[in-house]
Amino acid sequence: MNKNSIAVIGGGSWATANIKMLADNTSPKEIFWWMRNQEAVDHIIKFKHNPHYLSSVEINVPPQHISTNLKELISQAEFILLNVPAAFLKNALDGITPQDLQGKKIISAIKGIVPDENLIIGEFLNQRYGVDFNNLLVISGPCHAEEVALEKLSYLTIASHDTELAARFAGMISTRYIKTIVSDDIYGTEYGAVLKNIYAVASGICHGLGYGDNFQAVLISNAIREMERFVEAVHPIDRDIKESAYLGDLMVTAYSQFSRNRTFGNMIGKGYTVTSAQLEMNMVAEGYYAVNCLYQVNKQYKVFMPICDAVYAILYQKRSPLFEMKSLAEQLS
Ligand SMILES: NC(=O)C1=CN([C@@H]2O[C@H](COP(=O)(O)OP(=O)(O)OC[C@H]3O[C@@H](n4cnc5c(N)ncnc54)[C@H](O)[C@@H]3O)[C@@H](O)[C@H]2O)C=CC1
Ligand SMILES: O=C(CO)COP(=O)(O)O
Repeated sequence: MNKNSIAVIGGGSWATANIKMLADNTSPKEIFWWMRNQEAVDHIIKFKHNPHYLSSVEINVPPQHISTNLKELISQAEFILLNVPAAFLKNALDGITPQDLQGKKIISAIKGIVPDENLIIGEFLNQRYGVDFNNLLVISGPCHAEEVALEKLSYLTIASHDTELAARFAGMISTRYIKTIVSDDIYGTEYGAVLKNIYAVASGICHGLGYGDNFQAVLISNAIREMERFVEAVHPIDRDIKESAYLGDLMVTAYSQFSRNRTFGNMIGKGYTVTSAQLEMNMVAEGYYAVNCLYQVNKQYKVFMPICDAVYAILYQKRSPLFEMKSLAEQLS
């Protein structure tokens, strides 16, 4: 295993964007890429483009480093960058043992909660695989994969209890178009990313129902306060919720045309069922799974979360979006 070797796990838009950043960054490193689909692997090796996601991006990874054999790739890398949607993480790691991950530095680029376990990724890796928190990193911040493909200036936050390690990884991924910020707030960064997806679903639902920009601004202003109440209850440390990993990511996801969560919510607001909205997208809206987990987690903390409650009622209790958003609007300030 070489120092500065990294295996990216996942074949979607964000994994493809992360591969691009790592390859465009000029520090010496070895990049490996795992995805589950052999046809996609063959296509990338032959044509240097992902056939399904961000297909304009040129892939500069040696062909022998791209594979569907997860165990083997993991054994060759110092850093493991997890990048599959949270709902598929357990499945993707099937067959991987705590020993396979021992001593590895694991970065989560996932903005979701593991269903059934109701754990953020760091907690899941710690409890299931015994990964030490000092070997865990989180990569987050307002950054759509589609804009990385276009090399639009973006800022990423790298969080770890070991901030020197976070700075080292930041040095492996920063480029002309990617600036990095180091943080020690794993819990706040992870939960903030989970929550902003739920709020972007809410934003989409309201847009689909015909609410305008004036209302959206009030919704997002309430959402950031709701986020702050929750992360304070779960992990009370000194943090500024206006930083880009929290407020910035909430804003880009709630307003951007590229957001999967907003797009999904918009369809729900327009009257699609959950299944038809999911079928319409080739991509995953994490907020759908997250709101169910968050609802369960919040039974313990009992934080006042009217926006999450409204999204939960619409998606999981089949309540009318029109009625729920009207009733939510009465509670906003
Ligand atoms: N797309 C973006 O701009 C960003 C995404 N993220 C996060 O990255 C993570 C990955 O999301 P994206 O790359 O956006 O995914 P995506 O929506 O682009 O692609 C879906 C991914 O899910 C996989 N998948 C679909 N069905 C599956 C199944 N049954 N079993 C296993 N895998 C399956 C696909 O192979 C593909 O890799 C998510 O947690 C997301 O929140 C974070 C920052 C930006
Ligand atoms: O996290 C993201 C941008 O920072 C991506 O959000 P979506 O999954 O809603 O597209």
